[in-house]
Amino acid sequence: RNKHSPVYQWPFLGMLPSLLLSLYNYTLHDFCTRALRRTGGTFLLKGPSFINVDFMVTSDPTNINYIFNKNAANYKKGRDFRAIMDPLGDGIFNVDDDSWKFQRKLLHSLLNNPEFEGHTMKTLERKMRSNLLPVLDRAATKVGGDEALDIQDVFKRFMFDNMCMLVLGFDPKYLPAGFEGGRLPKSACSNAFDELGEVVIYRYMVPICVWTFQHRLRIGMEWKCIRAWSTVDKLLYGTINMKKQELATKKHSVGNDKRDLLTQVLVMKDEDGRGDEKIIDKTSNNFLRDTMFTLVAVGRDTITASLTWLIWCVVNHPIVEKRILEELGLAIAARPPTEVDEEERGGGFMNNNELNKLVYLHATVCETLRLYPLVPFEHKCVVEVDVLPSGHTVHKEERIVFSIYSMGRMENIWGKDCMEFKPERWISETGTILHIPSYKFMTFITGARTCLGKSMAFTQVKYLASALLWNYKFDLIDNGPSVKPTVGMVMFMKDGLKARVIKRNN
Ligand code: HEM
Repeated sequence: RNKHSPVYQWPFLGMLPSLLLSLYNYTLHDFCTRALRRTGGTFLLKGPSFINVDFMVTSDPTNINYIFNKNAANYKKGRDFRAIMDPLGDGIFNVDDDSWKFQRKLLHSLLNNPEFEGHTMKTLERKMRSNLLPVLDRAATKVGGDEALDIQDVFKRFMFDNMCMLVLGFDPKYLPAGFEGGRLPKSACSNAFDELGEVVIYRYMVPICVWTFQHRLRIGMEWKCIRAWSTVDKLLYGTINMKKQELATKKHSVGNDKRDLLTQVLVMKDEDGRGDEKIIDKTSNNFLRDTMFTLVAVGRDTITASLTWLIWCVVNHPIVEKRILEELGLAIAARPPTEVDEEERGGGFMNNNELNKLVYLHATVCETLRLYPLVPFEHKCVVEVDVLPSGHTVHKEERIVFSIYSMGRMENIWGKDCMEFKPERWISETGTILHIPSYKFMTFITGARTCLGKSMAFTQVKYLASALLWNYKFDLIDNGPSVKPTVGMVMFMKDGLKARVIKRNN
């Protein structure tokens, strides 16, 4: 062991055995956190000496501010990243420069359009009343231990349906409305989204020559990738072609039920005429496939995972749960009786105005995302040799990995109580939400590539959490060390979150 190294280094193999062991045990995030604490926030992870897979790992906010904000032009996603993330095609996550600028502008105008925001909330409410709550109600009527529900799985199904409706304009009904118990139906499509996420992490860990060889031979993880990819393509290209035919044959207008993003993009071409197609043809099947896939996957996974971690954190901190319920109770009591019917009053369904006033719930979402940032790693590739503020030299084409998970557990950022779940740390003395610079609270990234769905995510998570916590109590099962984060693009709970559901009598 090299005494200056944070991790065991083996002859020839470098740190690879420790890395693989932590992957196998689902302890990769804690392994990184320990190593980063030991080294003051930055270290070089050395792979086998015969292949070039070394990368710098950092959680140091001064390095992060420098790389993402001050000298961002020198740090890009890079060629290898594009290859690893191939299933996402040329979607916004995979590209730099002009293509990224074009897509960012387009998605910004789509996602932050007030009409689309209103449509998002209506769709969410409708699906929640018709599908999510009936499934939970049914589980709640079963007394005894047998009817434990994997609520992460239920949320994932719900969000898959919801994102397909918002993005593609149809409901795959993965969470069926009239569910009468037993096993929930399988969905090859939703599973394919999961499998592609696993493939990406596998590719990140093994040398590019190994996985490209496996891909050519169609074996192992790469065979899984090929099958999942083809399932996703069938769904997406099929929907795109159908939508185009529909638009060509009918006189189409963007009415109430046609606010899905796919239709919006197809209709937009005729309206704007700004010649943006010179950079990318917005209506080409490939562009639409890559963009729609990115949005469905991101929306489904991030909202599912935030809601699952939030419920877990809240249920394990009864004082936090009590304060959230008090805040919701006050918001409901403050409604003028004439404005809402009885069902609505008791239902915990908050409107936008009410959601904006739920400071404690907002702080709880922030605190959950600090300790469980759903995108636990971020990546950049160095363009030209540079020296980071921490004094480390980075070389051309070297990879830098940012452990966002570890950042939430650093005393130098959050203080001595960094491991405690304390929503109060987000609230100022005057009762407002404190502003923490994004290069310290990196859950939504900092700089020009900041998440475009941040405001949508906060609204949706607060909306769902308030209705769920107000209406149900979740009695968690196997709530101990078995709760482990997955190692993937998005951090889920490895074995789901099993709970008995109990209806509250508010
Ligand atoms: C709590 C929920 C969410 C979290 C924690 C989150 C986090 C992130 C992160 C870390 C990135 C940077 C990824 C990278 O560059 O590699 C990102 C980018 C992005 N996010 Fe989110 N996200 C969330 C929800 C959403 C939602 C609901 C949408 C929309 C459906 C969305 C749309 C995007 C887009 C389009 C980008 C690309 C921005 C760019 O490259 O310019 N996100 N998000």
